[in-house]
Amino acid sequence: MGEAPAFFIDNFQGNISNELNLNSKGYVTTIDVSCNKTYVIGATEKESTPTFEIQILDKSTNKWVIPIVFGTKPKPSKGFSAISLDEDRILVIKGNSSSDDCFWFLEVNTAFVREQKTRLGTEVASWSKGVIGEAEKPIVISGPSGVGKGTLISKLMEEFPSMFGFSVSHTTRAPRNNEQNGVNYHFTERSIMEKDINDGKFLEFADVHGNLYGTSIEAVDVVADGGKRCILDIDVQGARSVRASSLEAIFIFICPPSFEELEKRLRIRGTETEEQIQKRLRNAKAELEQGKSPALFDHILVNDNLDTCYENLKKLLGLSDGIKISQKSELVVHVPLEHTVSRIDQKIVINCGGSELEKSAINSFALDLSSIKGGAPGRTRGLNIYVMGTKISS
Ligand SMILES: Nc1ncnc2c1ncn2[C@@H]1O[C@H](COP(=O)(O)OP(=O)(O)OP(=O)(O)O)[C@@H](O)[C@H]1O
Ligand SMILES: Nc1nc2c(ncn2[C@@H]2O[C@H](COP(=O)(O)O)[C@@H](O)[C@H]2O)c(=O)[nH]1
Repeated sequence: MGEAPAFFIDNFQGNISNELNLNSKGYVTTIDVSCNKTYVIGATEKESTPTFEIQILDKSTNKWVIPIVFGTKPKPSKGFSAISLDEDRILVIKGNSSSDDCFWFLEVNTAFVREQKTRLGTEVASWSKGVIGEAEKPIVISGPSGVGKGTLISKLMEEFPSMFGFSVSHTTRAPRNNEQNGVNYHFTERSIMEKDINDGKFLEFADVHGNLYGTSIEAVDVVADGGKRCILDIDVQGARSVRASSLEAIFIFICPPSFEELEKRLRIRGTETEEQIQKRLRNAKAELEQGKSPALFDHILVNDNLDTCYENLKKLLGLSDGIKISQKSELVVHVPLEHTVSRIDQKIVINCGGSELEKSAINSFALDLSSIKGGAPGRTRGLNIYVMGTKISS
């Protein structure tokens, strides 16, 4: 073997194994992903903060490589097991954790990772948190400035606060008097935002009326993590980028009853200078043309009378005849520190041992990966858990 890995492999207390392992007491495990690469995953302490570290042994050159690691890292627990799912990803299961935080994917050769490897010319890996069940399709609301998108979204969020969550965009424009950082927008510097875009953190971004606006992957994920349906208020360029992305969404275009009425609303709102209003109206002409594209938008709503438009919006979201019940499962499974893992096709069987039996009457369960979606740079969704042949969440 080449040079020893830099992290605390000496702390290792269990077996190093490339099998479904049971490294429940250890801090480190190794996984052979392809015939020439071994991934070493270690839970170490860096400046007294526990962290996961990754190293790769390239068996063809016998050299250790430290990859650039993207994504939010899991918070380590001492016991974890890891299993190679295919040449693209490793599943890491944290011990002493519940199912809302115990399944993590270390992506080593997915499309996103390959793209970053090409861009950076070095080894790359990326964490993606595994989430049980699927999020409902996000709703993209687009239309010219001043048409009433924000007004309609506020009404929806007010009437259905537990159902919808707003995707808080980043922007380089200055905040208006009534706007709060982190609530209306994440107000930021262009250079910072450009770096984050370059690092693959944005689902979409666009230059809109002279400022940079964008939806971070995190902004959409945190809404879905909270069990809510995400609403995006973005311009037509952004809608086109989302349409081309892997995010499946419903696209709604809001039209004004007339161009004169649009201008009137922008002036009454009084948040822009005359010059900015003129720029927004110029851009509105092109946006109104593009909004007619059936390939881009699934629905077009005319916002003439606000109440009528809002009722129509609710109708197309299936909300006009009462509240839809959230499909979020409340059931949480606990994976103890000591557990064993085995694999049958797309199912990972996790045996929790006797101690778990006493705690929750769940001795073993299967994690079904056959419907997983998404992945780095966002969450991996669509995981299902079955207990003793009974599906308990989806
Ligand atoms: N149907 C309507 N009739 C009259 N006024 C309306 C209607 N809908 C919204 N408004 C008003 O029009 C102005 C612009 O609305 P709003 O800020 O919601 O637009 P927006 O599409 O979100 O704009 P932007 O894209 O610039 O953020 C507001 O003052 C709002 O109160
Ligand atoms: N492509 C994106 N467009 C966005 C995003 N967030 C907002 N917007 C659009 O910008 C204009 C102007 O908004 P304002 O708040 O300055 O009036 C409007 O059309 C928004 O829909 C985004 O993340 N991406």
